[in-house]
Amino acid sequence: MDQIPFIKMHGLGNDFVIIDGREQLPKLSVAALRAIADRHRGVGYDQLIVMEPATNGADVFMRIYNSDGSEAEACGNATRCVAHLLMEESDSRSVTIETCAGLLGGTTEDRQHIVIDMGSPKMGWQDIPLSREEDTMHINLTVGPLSNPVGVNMGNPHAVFFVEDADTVDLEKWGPIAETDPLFPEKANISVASKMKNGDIRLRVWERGVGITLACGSAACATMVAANIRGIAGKKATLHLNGGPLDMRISDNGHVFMGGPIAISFRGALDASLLAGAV
Ligand SMILES: N[C@H](CCC[C@H](N)C(=O)O)C(=O)O
Repeated sequence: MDQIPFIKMHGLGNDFVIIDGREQLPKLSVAALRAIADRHRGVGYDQLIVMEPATNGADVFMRIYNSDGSEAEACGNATRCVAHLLMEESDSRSVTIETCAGLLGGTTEDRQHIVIDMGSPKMGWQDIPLSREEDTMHINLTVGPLSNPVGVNMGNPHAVFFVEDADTVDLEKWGPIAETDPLFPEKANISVASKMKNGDIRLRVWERGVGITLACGSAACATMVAANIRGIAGKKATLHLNGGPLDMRISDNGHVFMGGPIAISFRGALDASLLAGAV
């Protein structure tokens, strides 16, 4: 196969190259993943998603790669985009998507605003995971001006730092240092969040394996959980990311729901040179 079709989508600017591998799985080396991710000589993406045949009754298995070529267990915004594609395909308003983190349910009223049940968070120190025992509600970690994060696993690892004003944090500097702190043996997605005057939450994210993104769905879920634990929010809140707002809710059974818009940017095909990792 010398060319592979893809769909370029985004959720609040968190952007994805989505490949339908249900008929034929693409062979993607780390070099190819990085070549495709290159925003000047490739296509450019935060995550590359491969739709694979589901193994346990779900509509699809969703494999997630970060732009550095690492594999991620969860990707909320991409799950909303894949849910949209499946709903369009089957003319339905609900889908089930399997990821390494388990089964996720997607629903919609209009197929443009997609809500995903991201499941329930794991909060044990070994679930995050951390390299030493810690109270994950108040982790003993300081990175520059950031300290005392909440650790949450939404299928993938997150550290949420609450600060006075998230927009004043030098995330380019402190994000990669926190992401790769030895406390996080699988690294971590780093969120800085602050309460807004209207009670909403401002959220900026340094994503594991990517860097600063315009939005991050699983980080929004982790931040919703952390804000509720810290008494900064109730069970519902609007989280304002650089790319726009996500509607968040924690259900009575502890599942985290995330809702927001999706968009198709364009359709294309990956050339053999990119697949060979040539950039
Ligand atoms: N953008 C994604 C998060 C990807 C997480 C990835 N950076 C990881 O390694 O966990 C989201 O919307 O949830």
